[in-house]
Amino acid sequence: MYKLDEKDITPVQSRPRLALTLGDPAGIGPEVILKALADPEVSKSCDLTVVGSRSLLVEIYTKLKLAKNSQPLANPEELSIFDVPLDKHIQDEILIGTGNAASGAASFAYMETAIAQTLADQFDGIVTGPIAKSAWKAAGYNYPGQTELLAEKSGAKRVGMLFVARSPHTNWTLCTLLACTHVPLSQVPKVLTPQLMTEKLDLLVECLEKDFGLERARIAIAGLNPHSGEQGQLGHEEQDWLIPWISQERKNRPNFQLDGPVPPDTMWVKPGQAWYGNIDPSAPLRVNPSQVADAYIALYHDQGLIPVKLMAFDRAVNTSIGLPFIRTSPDHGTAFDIAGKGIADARSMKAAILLAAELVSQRRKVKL
Ligand SMILES: NC(=O)C1=CN([C@@H]2O[C@H](COP(=O)(O)OP(=O)(O)OC[C@H]3O[C@@H](n4cnc5c(N)ncnc54)[C@H](O)[C@@H]3O)[C@@H](O)[C@H]2O)C=CC1
Ligand SMILES: NCC(=O)COP(=O)(O)O
Repeated sequence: MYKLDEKDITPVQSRPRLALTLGDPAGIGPEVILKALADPEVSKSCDLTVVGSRSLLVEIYTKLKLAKNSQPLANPEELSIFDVPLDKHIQDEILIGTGNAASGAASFAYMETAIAQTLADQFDGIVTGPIAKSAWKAAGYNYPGQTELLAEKSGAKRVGMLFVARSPHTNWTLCTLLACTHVPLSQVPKVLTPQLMTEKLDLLVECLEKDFGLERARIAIAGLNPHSGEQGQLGHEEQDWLIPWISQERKNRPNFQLDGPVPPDTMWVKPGQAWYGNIDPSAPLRVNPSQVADAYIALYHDQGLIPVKLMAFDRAVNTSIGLPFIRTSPDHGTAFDIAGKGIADARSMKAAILLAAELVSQRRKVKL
């Protein structure tokens, strides 16, 4: 059994207080939570309260314990749980592996409870288990994602989706902001405007300063079209507004080096090298820190998340910026295809909890 050294334990009064929502109970959220909470590194970093239905969590725990090659799981009896009981007819309709109106109603109730408790200062931040947007819709809640619900309930006018991942190979941190998020591809060129970009850049700059202590930073901004439009031959958005917008922002923000529009197909080559470190043992490549940016802005969901998930699916953290409190989430979804099998990887959930605890501590320092 792992024994904590006294010096490892953060003094109780200064520990970040985090709410941890179960997510969709039909997905892998409860499993990755039970696995992450079995890790002493997690339990010593913060005070965690699971927000969800106790009886469901106990039921899932009991099933997972019986799974072949079961990994260590936290015992719900030993966890702090803010119980959100469900009506019997809803609980009876929850089927592991199938998102539906009942599982959507449950995950929505967990989020509403965690947000209300956080706004009432019971928690410093929320780590959310994955939900299925389609299950929320089936339950009658038409939100593109949890981010929008968090923004609405907390009164945040602006919100951004930032993915943060620390390389296990080099310790380099990849920060990727999505300029637009759950937007159908055909709508992306219409949604992207200089106003939206300025809003997202403002959020990113505030976050780099406040949460990452970077008063000067280098930010790379992707183009939209192949080769960033090839001077208008392969698309016009860069010439029409993106290049003029970047030039103006360079003048507005002298402390920030803004690169771009970077052709999207090569934007992720240097970050990939910085992530993996020496990729060619015969000619050891050291990525010069001056060649990588502190943050990358992808113009739309998959432009940013394909490279992030290729490099860091097991550890990237979805971080909402612009809220009055910290919110993180693993980068993956509900994974209904593997729910209940005991094989879900909990590392992204663990990273989400550790990052939330780190960001709460960082914000406390900034406030002093
Ligand atoms: N933060 C959130 O709440 C997120 C929610 N979603 C939602 O999740 C649902 C399913 O989305 P998909 O696109 O299928 O993405 P997904 O991330 O749930 O699954 C994609 C693939 O990765 C695997 N996978 C995912 N997480 C894993 C883990 N921890 N360990 C091992 N394998 C894992 C799955 O088995 C599947 O093969 C959708 O309804 C979507 O809206 C998706 C991403 C984030
Ligand atoms: N692809 C990211 C994602 O779906 C997360 O959305 P949200 O629920 O955090 O808004």
